[in-house]
Amino acid sequence: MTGGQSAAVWASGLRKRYRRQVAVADVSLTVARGEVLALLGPNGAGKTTVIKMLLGLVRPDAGEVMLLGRPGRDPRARARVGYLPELFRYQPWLTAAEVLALHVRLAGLPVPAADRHDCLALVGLADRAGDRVGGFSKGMQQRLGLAVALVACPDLVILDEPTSALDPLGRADVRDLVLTLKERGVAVLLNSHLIGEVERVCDRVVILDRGRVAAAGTLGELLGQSELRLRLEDVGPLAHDRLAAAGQVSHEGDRYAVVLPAEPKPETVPDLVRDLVELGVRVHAVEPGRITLEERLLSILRTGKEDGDHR
Ligand SMILES: Nc1ncnc2c1ncn2[C@@H]1O[C@H](COP(=O)(O)OP(=O)(O)OP(=O)(O)O)[C@@H](O)[C@H]1O
Repeated sequence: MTGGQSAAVWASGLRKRYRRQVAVADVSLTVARGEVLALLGPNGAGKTTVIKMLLGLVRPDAGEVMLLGRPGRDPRARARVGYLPELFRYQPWLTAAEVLALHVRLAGLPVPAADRHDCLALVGLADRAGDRVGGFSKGMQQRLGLAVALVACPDLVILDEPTSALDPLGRADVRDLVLTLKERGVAVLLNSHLIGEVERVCDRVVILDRGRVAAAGTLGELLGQSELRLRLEDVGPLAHDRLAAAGQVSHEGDRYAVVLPAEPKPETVPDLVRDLVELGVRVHAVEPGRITLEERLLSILRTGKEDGDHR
């Protein structure tokens, strides 16, 4: 077995058609153990269908899935996977604690009551454990869904739009939660339209468009070079040379931009600022700028559209 196939997720050549509608034309992807991978793409790109095929909830027309080094349909693999579906609904007559207990029982997993309570606390529902889910707001139900996905300490968590119902604080909580999972070595596959949040937590991105992988890579690979924006006064020839030594320089009046390599060394910017000050430059502002993931996503999707729709 290759290293790829023992990854958290290894999927090759996935296809799915609904009558005349091709939902997924050809998708291969890998999520390494402990990696956070984001699935991005416009509405209808096939993200949820890919996720459902990974989980065996939709039968692919073609393709192969391995989860945690086992065939995707192997119950031993599925037992180690946590899933938050895009459309979640829990039994309104049960309390939050009962919903968790039910899922643990259905999965046949021995999770003690104290651990289940810790899990509710992790998603901010500790004080609502005894309340009926029917009285929960949508955001609280989504938090409960996260608890259901996490309760059995999975090695892989698949979250389909985990913050769609959450307020800004809730979104920040989920961001922290994903980072906590990553620290614990849990692999996370995240489908979200909230690109700013994706950018903060993910290691790698796969962009789907019309059922195919339009681009994939680390943020560094996808976003390329970074840019340093400065507002400077009294820039003499020596200072200009110093800026040019850091990267390609352009300026308009007192506003300068220096194109830095994709992953600049940590000392690059402080050293530059120190040298500029020593050369008599007055430094008013220094801000790192970089093309955002959103800008990159839009440019990839627009280029794809220009290439024509061949379906
Ligand atoms: N059960 C189904 N029956 C028929 N068509 C379907 C079904 N599920 C998905 N599709 C179609 O497959 C395509 C991909 O849908 P999918 O839900 O995977 O997209 P998505 O990228 O998750 O979209 P969104 O961001 O809007 O959630 C769409 O054209 C959709 O209409």
